[in-house]
Amino acid sequence: MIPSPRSLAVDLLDRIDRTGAFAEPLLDACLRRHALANAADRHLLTSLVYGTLRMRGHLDWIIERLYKGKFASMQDGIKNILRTALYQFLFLERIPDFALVNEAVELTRNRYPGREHLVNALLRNAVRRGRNHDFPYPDMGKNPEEHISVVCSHPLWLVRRWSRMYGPERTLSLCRANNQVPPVTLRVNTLKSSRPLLKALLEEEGFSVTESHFSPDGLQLNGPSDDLRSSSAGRQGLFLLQDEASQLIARLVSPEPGEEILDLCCGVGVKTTHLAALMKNGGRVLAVDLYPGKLDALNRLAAKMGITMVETLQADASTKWGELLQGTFDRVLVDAPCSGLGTLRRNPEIKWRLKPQDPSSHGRLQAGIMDRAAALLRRGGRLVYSTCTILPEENELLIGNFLSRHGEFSIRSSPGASSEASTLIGEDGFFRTAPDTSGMDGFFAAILVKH
Ligand SMILES: C[S@@+](CC[C@H](N)C(=O)[O-])C[C@H]1O[C@@H](n2cnc3c(N)ncnc32)[C@H](O)[C@@H]1O
Repeated sequence: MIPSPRSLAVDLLDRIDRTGAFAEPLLDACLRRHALANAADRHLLTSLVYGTLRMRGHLDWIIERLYKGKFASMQDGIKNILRTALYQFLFLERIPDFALVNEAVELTRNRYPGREHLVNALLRNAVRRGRNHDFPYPDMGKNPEEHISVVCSHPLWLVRRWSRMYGPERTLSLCRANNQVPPVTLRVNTLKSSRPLLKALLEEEGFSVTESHFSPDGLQLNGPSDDLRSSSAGRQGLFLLQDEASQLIARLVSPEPGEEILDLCCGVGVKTTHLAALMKNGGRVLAVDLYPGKLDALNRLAAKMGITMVETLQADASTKWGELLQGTFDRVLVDAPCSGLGTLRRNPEIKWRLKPQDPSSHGRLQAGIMDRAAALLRRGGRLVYSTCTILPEENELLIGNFLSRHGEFSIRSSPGASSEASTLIGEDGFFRTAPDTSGMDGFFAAILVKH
């Protein structure tokens, strides 16, 4: 028997909590493994998993008020049953109240026999109070940070940090935007197709797409993304799914065909393959990452996209590797490991995992990688540092400290003639995007030149 979307959602949320895995690959694998009856069930599963993760802090705040015991000591699996049921009740239209209570009670009876009475009583109490329950939220005027944390479901420490940087109004709009479903954006593989050609091909296959505003390589999907990857264009490697802000980073590097490029922290090669396409597959990109499994995935992706000029190397980029390569690269991209706070729309689990001290510990690793990048770049070459996070210790402060260690570098504020991203570069010379200001993931980049 095929499990229901609700029980699959609880299984996935339990695994995400237990293993620290990301929701996206687990959900993808689950959708492939279980032939859910119809598209509506697949969408329900997706919105239950992401919606519950996004609104988890808000849901827990309500459950704590409905529960007489100590919520922190409740079994994690029961918490996830309650969270998904309450999420459906508060935010989804389609499921009748009695059905969601009954299914949560049945799930609990099977998994935690004896605890079903608690789940039944708590959810019935929630339904009785209605969607506009009478629990008073912290007041936005008197306690703006607590208000934003509860209503917009973000950890209080993070709201406090953003509020110190941006003030409460901007923090509210950023946290609201983080809870939106992000657009599905793809980057055309210009080695095999072009934006107009791919657009026409996808439309022939029944997809509706529009050209993205900032990225000249991007198309945004209007409507569901089911079957996009298995479409004929997807199978032929004519595109890659990539947020629009992420598509702008390789353009900031602005590589020329024939150059020697170093892609430090290449991961599975989302930006490496873009660099290669911008270079028309001519020259060399050396792609470095700590994890061999990611390099294997990169090699598979490059082959699918028709790229032959990428070499991969496994190394810890923060150590003194590559002595013979010092001063040789024309351009270096450091797409640094970071806290990922700019991607909360796509990875809402991050906000519940991250600890207040984590961003500074990333900062130490990022600084080590930048020092190595500085040594490997040739004089006159360009170093681009990028992250997908929105905290100064991983961004502006990190670059400030780098510049005070490396007097041979300066900030280049204009991205170069080929880039469409100039409107996103501030007076301080830094590139920034955010979900609330530009509708894209939150990225930061600094373009530096070595004298
Ligand atoms: C933001 S991700 C890069 C994403 C990638 N550039 C892309 O566009 O697909 C950061 C990468 O840094 C890698 N990494 C973390 N620590 C590293 C280290 N010490 N040396 C090299 N790579 C490292 C991680 O494995 C991860 O793939």
